[in-house]
Amino acid sequence: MTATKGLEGIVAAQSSISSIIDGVLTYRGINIDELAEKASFEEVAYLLWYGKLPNRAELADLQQKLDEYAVIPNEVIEAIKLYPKNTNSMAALRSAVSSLALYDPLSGDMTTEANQLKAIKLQAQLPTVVAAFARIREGKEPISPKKGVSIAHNFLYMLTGEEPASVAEKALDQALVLHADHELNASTFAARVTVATLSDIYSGVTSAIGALKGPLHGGANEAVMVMLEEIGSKDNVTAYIENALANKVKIMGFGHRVYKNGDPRAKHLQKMSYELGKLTGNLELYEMSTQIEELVTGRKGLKPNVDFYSASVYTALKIPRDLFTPLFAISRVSGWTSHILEQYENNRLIRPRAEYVGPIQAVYVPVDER
Ligand SMILES: CC(=O)SCCNC(=O)CCNC(=O)[C@H](O)C(C)(C)COP(=O)(O)OP(=O)(O)OC[C@H]1O[C@@H](n2cnc3c(N)ncnc32)[C@H](O)[C@@H]1OP(=O)(O)O
Ligand SMILES: O=C([O-])CC(=O)C(=O)O
Repeated sequence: MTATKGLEGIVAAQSSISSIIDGVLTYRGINIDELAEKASFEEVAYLLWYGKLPNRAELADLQQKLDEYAVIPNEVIEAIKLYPKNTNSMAALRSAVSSLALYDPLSGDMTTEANQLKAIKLQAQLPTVVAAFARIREGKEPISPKKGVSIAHNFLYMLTGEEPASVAEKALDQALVLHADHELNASTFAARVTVATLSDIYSGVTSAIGALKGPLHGGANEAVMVMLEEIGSKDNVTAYIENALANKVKIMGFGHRVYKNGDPRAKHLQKMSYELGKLTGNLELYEMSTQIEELVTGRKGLKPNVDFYSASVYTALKIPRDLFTPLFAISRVSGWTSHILEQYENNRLIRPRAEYVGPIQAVYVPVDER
């Protein structure tokens, strides 16, 4: 038995949710480029869960459920108030999502109907949790979700207490569409491994949040912003990047396990970054980003991934840096829950083998003789 480090190239599941074929990403067979331009995030979530685009009545029904479920239990709000004020935002999200299960009477119900409802519930509740956490740590009261508005609108509203400009809502909605699913990425795999033991959907999503948190995965969007802040201005880009490359420091937001010729989502985020920069009259971050791209691609042949331009997009939307990865989770929970439902439908325990490279025939030495 020989291990493949990082399971590169190993096909570990069959799935009909999203595909990456010859560098083209689809959700349920529909090209991401088309969805990014035309679909709302709610339509995309429906598409991922049910395998088809919703008609008007189905979309209205989903909206009604999202409205109903977006309110989180008061006990969870009170628990968030007890978190240390400087808690890592993804650690807070992981804990809060885990605790949502405690107050869901359906949490242990493993019927398909209950799991489908819990998927919608988690989708509805994550934005409320993230916005509540962000306000509570600033000593503010959380804002209750609105009814009849998009998830993008609701999140920005619950975060700031103000109605978002339609351009901000639209940009965030598109970013949510672009982050919704991505085949067997690390967090989705973690979710599938967890529920393949027939554990519950909350456990699967909690595992996924833990996996997304890391800077090699979802945590890279925040790390990109840290880098942009460290660089500070366009004048410093070349020296910073050349120094990082010379010292074999990874440039966050570049490279990908699957895409070697570029991530198809990055161009949409780049365009958004430019448009928002122009609108706000501040193109500095966008221009720094394109300069970094030119250098990293030129020197290393590495292309930006989904996390690279999302950093300048979210900053233009005035979202605090440490909410970038929770925002990724707000979108990706649609994909995680779709994969969890798919795993339950045709389950088998996921249990690979390890290539043993430790000592052989070692002997036990009693404690006093060591
Ligand atoms: C939503 C997402 O999860 S998208 C990914 C987000 N993560 C990041 O942006 C973090 C930065 N990128 C990386 O760390 C990697 O490219 C990953 C984790 C995304 C993919 O990792 P892997 O497929 O294991 O690629 P691996 O790390 O082996 O890289 C291959 C080579 O390219 C180099 N490389 C890969 N990414 C980068 C990078 N961002 N900066 C500099 N060099 C890089 C590696 O050092 C390695 O070089 P070597 O062969 O000389 O040792
Ligand atoms: O697929 C991956 O490995 C990471 C990624 O781009 C994502 O999860 O969106």
